[in-house]
Amino acid sequence: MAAACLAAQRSKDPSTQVGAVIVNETDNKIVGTGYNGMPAGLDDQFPWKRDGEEPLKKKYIYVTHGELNAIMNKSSADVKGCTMYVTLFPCNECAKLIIQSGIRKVIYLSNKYEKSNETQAAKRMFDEAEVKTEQFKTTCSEILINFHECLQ
Ligand SMILES: Nc1ccn([C@H]2C[C@H](O)[C@@H](COP(=O)(O)O)O2)c(=O)n1
Ligand SMILES: [Zn+2]
Repeated sequence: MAAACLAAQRSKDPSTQVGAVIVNETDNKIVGTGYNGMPAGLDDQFPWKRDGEEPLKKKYIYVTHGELNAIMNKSSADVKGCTMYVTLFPCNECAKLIIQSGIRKVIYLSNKYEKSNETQAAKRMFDEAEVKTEQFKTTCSEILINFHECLQ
């Protein structure tokens, strides 16, 4: 989950940064990472605004979700049987992708949009497809990365 949080920090979304990391079934090796961003090469042309009347002037229609990017960036042939660590509970569209890609477990950090239709639909699809969902629990509240200690 720390790696998912680190990936999230690369997002340019000013309000919600979502990071996702996929690990394989056999040895928990990372086989994909992603974060929410505009489609490749379109970074500067599209709005990050979340509010307003006009959908075309808001981010939602354009942004690529962290989960989709993690699946698209996979380094293995497929992600069947894998687990996804993600900083926010997936939406309905990502749930479909997760199910279709064969990921079997989703470990999430936040579920701040729990009441939304998108999250409820996602949960329903995961349950029906027997994709396990579990909130990440830890007693460790932070991981400090000290670049100086890494310098050898
Ligand atoms: N499972 C999710 C849910 C949302 N996102 C992205 C889409 C937006 O960039 C952002 C949500 O923005 P907000 O409505 O909180 O301002 O998070 C995602 O990548 N994965
Ligand atoms: Zn999504």
